[in-house]
Amino acid sequence: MFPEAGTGYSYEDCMATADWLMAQTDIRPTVGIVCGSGLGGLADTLKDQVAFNYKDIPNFPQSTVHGHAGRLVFGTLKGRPCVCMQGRFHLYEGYPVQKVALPMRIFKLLGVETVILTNAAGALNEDFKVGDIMIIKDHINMPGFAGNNPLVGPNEERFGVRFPCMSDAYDRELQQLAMDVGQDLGYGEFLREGVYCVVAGPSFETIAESRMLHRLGADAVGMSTAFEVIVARHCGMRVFAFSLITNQVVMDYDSEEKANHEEVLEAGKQREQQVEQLICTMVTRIEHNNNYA
Ligand SMILES: O=P(O)(O)O[C@H]1O[C@H](CO)[C@@H](O)[C@H]1O
Ligand SMILES: Nc1nc2[nH]cnc2c(=O)[nH]1
Repeated sequence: MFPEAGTGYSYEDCMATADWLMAQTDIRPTVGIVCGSGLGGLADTLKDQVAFNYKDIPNFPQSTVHGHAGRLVFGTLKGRPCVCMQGRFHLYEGYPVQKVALPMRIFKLLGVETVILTNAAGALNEDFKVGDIMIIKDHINMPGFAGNNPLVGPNEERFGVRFPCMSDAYDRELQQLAMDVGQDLGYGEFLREGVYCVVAGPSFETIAESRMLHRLGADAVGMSTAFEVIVARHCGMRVFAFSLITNQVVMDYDSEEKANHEEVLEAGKQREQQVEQLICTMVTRIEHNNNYA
């Protein structure tokens, strides 16, 4: 079998990590949440917390990016057991794409049925504004076209099939639920939907690259999420994801704007409360009748 036990990627390694975590907490999460850049505050709202630093978890990568605390937090949201990644991994940190998405397999082995992923992203769609929340309906995996797909390598059948379908990657019922919850909360004015494009980073896009991505059908661009989604769907979890629009991508040679990580984190802070409320309310309304596995 490949990858072999001891490499940190094998089924046995993932099982060892999940067993280690389950031995330290009685919380058995059915919802797994990934906090994007500047959006880690959500994890702090969990009740009855049991938290682990990534450095203490066997086989877990380490967070190296400002705005990603590097803690795995178990707890409850309105009584629902959840696990929350306060910080995720990115290709540009130097991790192989399999490692970037590895926590999704740990989620699966912990009993997670629904994954909610958040990220910070730049708007390519000119109708979007900073502070908009874009429900992701589909993605374009740019690094995937060059072989950076987290399922590359011999397939581990215990997780899923060799050729998983991705035309239904983003659960449509959960997208509708997010729209309904957003309307109920009075967020209609800044709730959008669109296509997320992942690039490898860490450099932000050139103007020519941004124009190209927009023409290809992307509404927002970032450096994460799609890899996690592919692995989560491969192992049969339902997926919901959204982008917080933290900046307008520069598409005009006359513009003086310059993308930077500080504005990304600041935009996260500005929308923190609404993001938390949206997720918290969704979690209370999610039905766990997962038919995909
Ligand atoms: O996707 P998340 O982790 O939210 O972070 C986004 O923000 C960072 C750039 O400011 C990049 O890591 C990009 O992917
Ligand atoms: N690639 C990319 N990632 C981002 N994350 C937040 N904003 C951006 C952006 O403009 N481009």
